[in-house]
Amino acid sequence: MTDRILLTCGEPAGIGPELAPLALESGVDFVWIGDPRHLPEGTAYHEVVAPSDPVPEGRLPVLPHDFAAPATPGRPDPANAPDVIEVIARAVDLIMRGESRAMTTLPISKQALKEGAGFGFPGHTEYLADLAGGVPVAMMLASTTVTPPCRVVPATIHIPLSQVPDALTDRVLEQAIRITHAALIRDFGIAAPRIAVAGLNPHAGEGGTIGHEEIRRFRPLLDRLRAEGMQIAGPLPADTMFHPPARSRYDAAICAYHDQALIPIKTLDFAGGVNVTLGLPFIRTSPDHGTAFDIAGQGRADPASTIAALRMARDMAANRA
Ligand SMILES: NC(=O)c1ccc[n+]([C@@H]2O[C@H](COP(=O)([O-])OP(=O)(O)OC[C@H]3O[C@@H](n4cnc5c(N)ncnc54)[C@H](O)[C@@H]3O)[C@@H](O)[C@H]2O)c1
Ligand SMILES: N[C@H](C(=O)O)[C@H](O)COP(=O)(O)O
Repeated sequence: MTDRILLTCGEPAGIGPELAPLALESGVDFVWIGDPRHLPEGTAYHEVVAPSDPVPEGRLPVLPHDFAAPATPGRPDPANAPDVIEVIARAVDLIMRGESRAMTTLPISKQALKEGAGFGFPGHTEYLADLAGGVPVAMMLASTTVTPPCRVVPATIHIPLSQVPDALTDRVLEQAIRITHAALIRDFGIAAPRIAVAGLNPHAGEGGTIGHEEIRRFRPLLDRLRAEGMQIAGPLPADTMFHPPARSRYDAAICAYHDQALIPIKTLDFAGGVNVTLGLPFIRTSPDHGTAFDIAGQGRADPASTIAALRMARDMAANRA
């Protein structure tokens, strides 16, 4: 077992390869799993055989993973898609075999994996849940540089907006709330979590005049959870949940769909935002951004979110240990 965090390489045509050496400034002990050929020219790295092997100071620890092809920044090669997926599975396998406690994933291109390897999952979140045995999970985006903090959990993730009302069942909403509540206690050290739940409709349905989901579905569920003793506010109008005074009244916001959650967090803290998968039997964080193909290979990628993700994984692992 090592405290070293496993950093998966993600899409090699994205900004992942250039973020890896920059992430050394995090001060976190991590090992990058990827093909050294994809690293920026001149990267000082040291190959290891096992995650815990010693590495000379100042060098990027690399657990080599052979990829089918070199990488051209901005242009994902379908031949590399299976290897991108395999690196993620390899990291989980190393953790499940007790060689490490936590992983941080550099961005993948969902489209490239679907087209290149028939990847059957919407993203890391669902794939990691499957690798962990099909456990129920939730995707949290957590700020690290704003006060009060902004932590958001979309109850539905990578589905078309037209499917959200039907997908937002009692079970889905209750699962998101319960997983978040448990994680706030376990991994964020909040003894009595306060949760705010956004309504689906504008003005949270305006008393039923702009939709009925809040009255017919949200309120009975939230009343039941409140009766259990959970501190839950809502369903609330989403547009007044994210200014500072509103954020001071809760520890995490459960939102109805992807952009209702991710627009505020990426607006408030794009550089410091961290994606955390809640509910896994191990720790997984990732930066809050994607592959940034438009700037890949140009030396313009900001490592801040990756650094925040590595530090959060380290701190969560230490907390759990
Ligand atoms: N966790 C993940 O693996 C993850 C997260 C989000 C998106 N994606 C994937 O990434 C691909 C591109 O997605 P997108 O374009 O919607 O989002 P993106 O985050 O890749 O890029 C959005 C904009 O933000 C900029 N940007 C992103 N990260 C940056 C950084 N570190 N420094 C400086 N600028 C940065 C990009 O240049 C671009 O202009 C898609 O295939 C998507 O599925 C993956
Ligand atoms: N929805 C996240 C975002 O926009 O940042 C990201 O795509 C999550 O994807 P993963 O499930 O691959 O972490």
